[in-house]
Amino acid sequence: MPTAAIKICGISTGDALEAAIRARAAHAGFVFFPKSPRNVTPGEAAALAERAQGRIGRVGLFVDADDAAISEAVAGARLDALQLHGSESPERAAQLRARFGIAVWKALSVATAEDTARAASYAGAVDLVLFDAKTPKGTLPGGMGLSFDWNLVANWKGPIAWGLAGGLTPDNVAEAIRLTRTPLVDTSSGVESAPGVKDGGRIQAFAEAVRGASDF
Ligand SMILES: O=C(O)c1ccccc1N[C@@H]1O[C@H](COP(=O)(O)O)[C@@H](O)[C@H]1O
Repeated sequence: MPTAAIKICGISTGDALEAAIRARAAHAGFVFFPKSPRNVTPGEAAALAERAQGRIGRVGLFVDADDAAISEAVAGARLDALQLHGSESPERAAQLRARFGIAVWKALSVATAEDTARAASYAGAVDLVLFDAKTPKGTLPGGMGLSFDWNLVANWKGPIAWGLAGGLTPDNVAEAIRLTRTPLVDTSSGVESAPGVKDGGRIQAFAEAVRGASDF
């Protein structure tokens, strides 16, 4: 089984970025959502992006953001991909992909089989769907350390590339990979010591657990 690609989301410091690179993560996520404890300004993201150049992919996370905010972040942080984590429709996702000419990932919150079935409506509009947990009303739409029933996406064979997010930690990611056979895992709060504070040791442990999950 090929090793799942790793995305470490919510990178807001140089130390966290270096830890993700050392751990051989494929993608670093920058959160552009002011309500998040992981929010970065376009200026902060630009400095991190400069350091990331050629070493790790740069994914910008947005929640129902407007074109102006996305445009500023794409240009400043030279993003390789947009991760849409709000209620963006397939039409909106396709419009952003056409406008910015970079990969678009759509996060879909999952609690039932109907939720995973929604992924098909994004075929042709996005490059990847990211299955994540539903979060309670009035809280952040992600980054809460909540997971969902992984059986709902086990061996998912849809028309789009996919990944798994939601409550993944160094302790449970190997089990998640074995059960679902996901090609990509995304974590944020699971590799933190406090909300918004990335822990280099936990990032390394997460990556080792991901690689270990392929050796069976
Ligand atoms: O990380 C955030 O603060 C965040 C805010 C708003 C939407 C999504 C957010 N994070 C993403 O949520 C999933 C799951 O996170 P966790 O591992 O359960 O903490 C992941 O894709 C994060 O990138």
